[in-house]
Amino acid sequence: MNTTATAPANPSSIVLTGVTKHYAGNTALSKVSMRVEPGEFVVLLGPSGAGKSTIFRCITALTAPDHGKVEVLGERIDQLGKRDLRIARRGIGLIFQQLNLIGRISALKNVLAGRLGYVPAWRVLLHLFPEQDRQQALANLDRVGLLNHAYQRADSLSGGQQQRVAIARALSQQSRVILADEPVSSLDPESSETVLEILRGISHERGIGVLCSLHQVDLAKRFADRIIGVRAGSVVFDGTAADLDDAALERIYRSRPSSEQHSSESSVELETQPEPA
Ligand SMILES: Nc1ncnc2c1ncn2[C@@H]1O[C@H](COP(=O)(O)OP(=O)(O)OP(=O)(O)O)[C@@H](O)[C@H]1O
Repeated sequence: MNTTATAPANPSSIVLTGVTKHYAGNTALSKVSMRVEPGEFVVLLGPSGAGKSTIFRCITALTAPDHGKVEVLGERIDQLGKRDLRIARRGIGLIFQQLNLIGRISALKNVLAGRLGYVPAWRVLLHLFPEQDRQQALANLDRVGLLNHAYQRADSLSGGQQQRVAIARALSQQSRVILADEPVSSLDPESSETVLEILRGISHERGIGVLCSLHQVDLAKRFADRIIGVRAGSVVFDGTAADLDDAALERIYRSRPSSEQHSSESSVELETQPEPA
């Protein structure tokens, strides 16, 4: 009998099972279970302090859970050694709320930085990337609508354009999973829509599992394939936009023991005005 453990052929992008995390007596996550499948664009909703960033930190193994399992592409990322962790992280593209490009170099070079970890360090230092990587980087900039800006300094691009460069970089990194932590929090409505449209588009086209935290309920409803709502470290909703009714929004943004709730509270207001961050 073959007892060797092999990863499934088409594993889920992300699976958290019973993940609990405490910080000095404060419970950041309590028995969180959730999954993201390849090609699925999942939005994480929740008020400030709900645990969204802690979930991202567990998925990238920057934070170790106290209990539970974290699997990325079928691998227990919470149990990997240093070298295997470095390799696993190559497959995870990160798009953060703080723009995280190198401002003084071009958009193209920022996208090529996605090849770090695939090409030798001396090539990176000398900016000598293989021609194939350059062509791929240009194609990825084209995919996010920025081919005309390839040689422009990153810090001279608009906020929305910079987030699109970060997406192109994740594509050059050959990410099979993308974590986007409030990627549109500093953008105007039009740029926000463009960025989310691109994120959802590449997820569907390339079979990338995307987990994206947002504070805007209306954008979550418009773009997400599925929405996961967290409140005080627990998953309190997991369903489609159609399932995210006033009662679900109440659970995410106004959760309190039922004895404390007042039936007169306006639930319509919740849909457009979630608790401020
Ligand atoms: N390093 C830490 N030390 C102590 N407490 C922490 C730490 N990181 C997070 N927490 C606590 O864990 C809880 C969850 O925080 P987290 O940053 O994950 O929330 P969030 O949903 O991402 O919030 P926001 O939307 O404001 O970014 C909060 O109560 C926070 O104060």
